[in-house]
Amino acid sequence: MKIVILGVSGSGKSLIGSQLANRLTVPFFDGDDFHPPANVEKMRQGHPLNDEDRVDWLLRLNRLIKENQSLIVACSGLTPAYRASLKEGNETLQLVYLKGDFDLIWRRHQQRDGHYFNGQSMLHSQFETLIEPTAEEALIVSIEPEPYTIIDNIISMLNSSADSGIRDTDG
Ligand SMILES: Nc1ncnc2c1ncn2[C@@H]1O[C@H](COP(=O)(O)OP(=O)(O)OP(=O)(O)O)[C@@H](O)[C@H]1O
Ligand SMILES: O=C(O)[C@H](O)[C@@H](O)[C@H](O)[C@H](O)CO
Repeated sequence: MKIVILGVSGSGKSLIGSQLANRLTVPFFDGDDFHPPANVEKMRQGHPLNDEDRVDWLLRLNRLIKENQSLIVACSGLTPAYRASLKEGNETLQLVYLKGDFDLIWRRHQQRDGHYFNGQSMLHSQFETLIEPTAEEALIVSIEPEPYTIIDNIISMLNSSADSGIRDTDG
């Protein structure tokens, strides 16, 4: 089982992705850890990434997905082209999109400490770049509930989608 958790910065990819990985007992990788240092520095200074900045990063994540038999990866995957880069050669990849509005996500950003993602204008840029996946492309999950409920919702959606091969270790 290979899953990418998609969504803008602050939508909960790291939190939900890591907890889902625990429930399903598969390795979790946070896409944030695969950025080249220049990207991290750019975001730290409050500048959004552009297409060029994201190319090598997406390639690294594509390779990571190829190299692992089972995994969950957190990656913003904001556009169809970015998602195609992740999927290239990874036909069985399941995408899960964490859907929420600007106000909710900005509130969560403000409650989060010590992250390099810097400022409201960067979050605006994420929403400007975002072209949401369709229901054919990804499982679409609301981020309004508490994390445990979101994870339950994802697991039941995965169970209903054909031959996902998932095994929940928590009941
Ligand atoms: N369902 C939720 N309910 C309440 N708080 C949440 C929920 N999901 C995430 N959070 C909190 O919102 C903040 C953002 O979540 P998280 O860091 O997982 O987002 P992210 O998409 O990984 O962000 P980034 O892409 O910037 O790394 C964190 O403080 C997290 O604990
Ligand atoms: O495509 C992007 O712009 C990036 O993925 C950002 O979203 C950051 O990596 C991260 O999520 C910030 O914390």
